[in-house]
Amino acid sequence: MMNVTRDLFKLPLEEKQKYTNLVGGKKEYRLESYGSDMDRSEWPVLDWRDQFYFIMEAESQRLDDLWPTQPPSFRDVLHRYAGRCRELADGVLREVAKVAGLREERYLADMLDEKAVTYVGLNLYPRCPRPEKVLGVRPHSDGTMLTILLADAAGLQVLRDGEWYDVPVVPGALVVNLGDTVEVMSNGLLTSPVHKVVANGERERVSVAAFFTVDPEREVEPAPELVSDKRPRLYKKMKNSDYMRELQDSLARGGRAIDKVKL
Ligand SMILES: O=C(O)CCC(=O)C(=O)O
Ligand SMILES: [Fe+2]
Repeated sequence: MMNVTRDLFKLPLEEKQKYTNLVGGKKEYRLESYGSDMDRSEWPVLDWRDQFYFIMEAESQRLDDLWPTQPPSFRDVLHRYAGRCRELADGVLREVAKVAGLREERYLADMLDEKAVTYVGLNLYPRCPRPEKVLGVRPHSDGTMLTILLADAAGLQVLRDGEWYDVPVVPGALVVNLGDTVEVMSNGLLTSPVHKVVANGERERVSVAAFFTVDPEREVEPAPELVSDKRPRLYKKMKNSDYMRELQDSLARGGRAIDKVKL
């Protein structure tokens, strides 16, 4: 997966721009596509990365035109990677449900039904001549059930008790982040980590992020059995598609979408 992603970014710009996020060459961006950060941001500095971003699963929801056709093995490799990630997501969500004390082990895993959408982000963080001036990705948490990350270099950092910690890179290992949807459904028993990617002055970095999100029409709220007098409800209900919109706004402003649903 890492090799085809690196090869994809090495393609000539004309090839990559077939999937551009500029609509009609203008600054009206679409989310699913190839390009760099949108400069509608109120955030003063854009993210230092190039990204392909499109639907990976369910197969029936894929926009075929946005799946790169080069390098030749790309589609087949990504299709197989998607299947393996799904198995992992299912297993992790079953364990997470147990940790949260949910009676039904499949409560969270079952949220990834046929209407759930998995996006993939293929990221290139170029070597940066002034790494202290920019970030690869600004601080945020993911609006997902979980995110599965594969990266070939250090750079990811996670915030804990006000301090940033490096996430180590273990060759061939994946990093799994819980997202905001699990935080809400677990009524805050599990939290969605704030993370960022720092720019690197020495080398480029490539990463692949699989974002498992629930059906856009699904109303996300704490599991009723995790709400009690002792543990009052901490989040209000919000339709997932509305949450996704909040997320884009928060990224542009620099705040956190989850604060919008906190009671
Ligand atoms: O590239 C990475 O390691 C993480 C990227 C990320 O956090 C994101 O795209 O949401
Ligand atoms: Fe993220």
